[in-house]
Amino acid sequence: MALVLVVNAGSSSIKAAVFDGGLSETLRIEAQGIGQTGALRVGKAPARALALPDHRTAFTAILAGLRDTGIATADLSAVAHRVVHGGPDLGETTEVTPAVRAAIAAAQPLAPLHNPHHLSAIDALAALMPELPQYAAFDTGFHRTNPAVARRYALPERPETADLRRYGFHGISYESLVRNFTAQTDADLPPRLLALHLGNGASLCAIHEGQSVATTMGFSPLGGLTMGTRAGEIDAGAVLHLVGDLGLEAAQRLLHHDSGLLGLSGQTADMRQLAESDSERARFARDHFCYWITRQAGAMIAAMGGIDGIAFTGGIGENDSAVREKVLANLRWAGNIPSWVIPAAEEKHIARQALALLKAPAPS
Ligand SMILES: Nc1ncnc2c1ncn2[C@@H]1O[C@H](COP(=O)(O)OP(=O)(O)O)[C@@H](O)[C@H]1O
Ligand SMILES: CC(=O)OP(=O)(O)O
Ligand SMILES: [Mg+2]
Repeated sequence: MALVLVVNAGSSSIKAAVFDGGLSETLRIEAQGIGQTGALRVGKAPARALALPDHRTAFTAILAGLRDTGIATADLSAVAHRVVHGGPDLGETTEVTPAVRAAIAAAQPLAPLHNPHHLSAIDALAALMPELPQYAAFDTGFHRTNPAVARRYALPERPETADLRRYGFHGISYESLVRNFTAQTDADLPPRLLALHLGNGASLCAIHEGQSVATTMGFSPLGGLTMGTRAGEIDAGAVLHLVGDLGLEAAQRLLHHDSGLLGLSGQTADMRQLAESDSERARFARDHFCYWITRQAGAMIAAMGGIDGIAFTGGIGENDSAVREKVLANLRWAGNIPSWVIPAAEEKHIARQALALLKAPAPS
């Protein structure tokens, strides 16, 4: 029986899951709170605290977990990775060839919290199992249906601006949410659905008749909402000012690693800890998060010409009822809108696509 290992490296987590050829999940190992309060969950056992200072340590722990649970690498037929940024040319799930690997590497500066970790997982597994096919599914693919006015920045047409466009991210999460909506909720997919993926990275997506028509992230996963450590929406003038003042590398560090909930609270990027804290700055960070969701939701609703439903997903969207209630209360002006919590199922979606490619006849 074909077994596919899926690796989903997020900015604060690595989720690994094994699926059989019928898409049943046979094992799940999750490393959470990387760089924060680390924890590892193997199978159905409760998560146990484990120091996870970086993604490398987390991935080593996951490989050890796979070995301990008796999944032999020889049992696997393929590995499939979530890849956040594939650059301008990659959107469709594809086999990781040297050219695909090079494109993921070239996009590293655009997604410094993700692409380096995808590449280290790809390289580590290639070294362990050189014969095993590896596939990449991209977070950008779902947003290719956005209209040109949404995708294009108001920049002149020049070679240096050709790839500067709004790609949008979390697409695997949104696409699987659309696909599983009725099975999970027992309701028909609302024609105009506002989807909120709220995790360590966070974005909104306007989904019209099942297709993405607008999303809050743009050229890189830095844009849009306030996030764990990312600034979200910020005037390009402020970015230029920071680069002029600090230099490119320090400015990049500040915007990707030191901002967002962490920068506002001065305490942590971890929303659960912020919810438990009684510090004024922690409260302000949560208010900022909810306020910007609300403001950007207004734009998403306008892009769809109204709203018929709201779906929450991601670590915060699924677990933080106070954030959900605040956002729903803030959007009450839009009417009495039905809302759902839908657990993110990115791994199964990636496995489905990898299995389809694995079974497809090789191009002649
Ligand atoms: N019970 C909870 N209450 C509030 N926040 C939570 C809860 N569980 C998880 N979170 C938050 O979810 C975020 C991580 O989301 P997740 O989607 O797992 O991350 P990633 O984007 O790295 O995949 C963290 O801010 C974490 O604190
Ligand atoms: C695209 C992105 O921000 O992903 P994550 O939420 O996993 O950090
Ligand atoms: Mg995530």
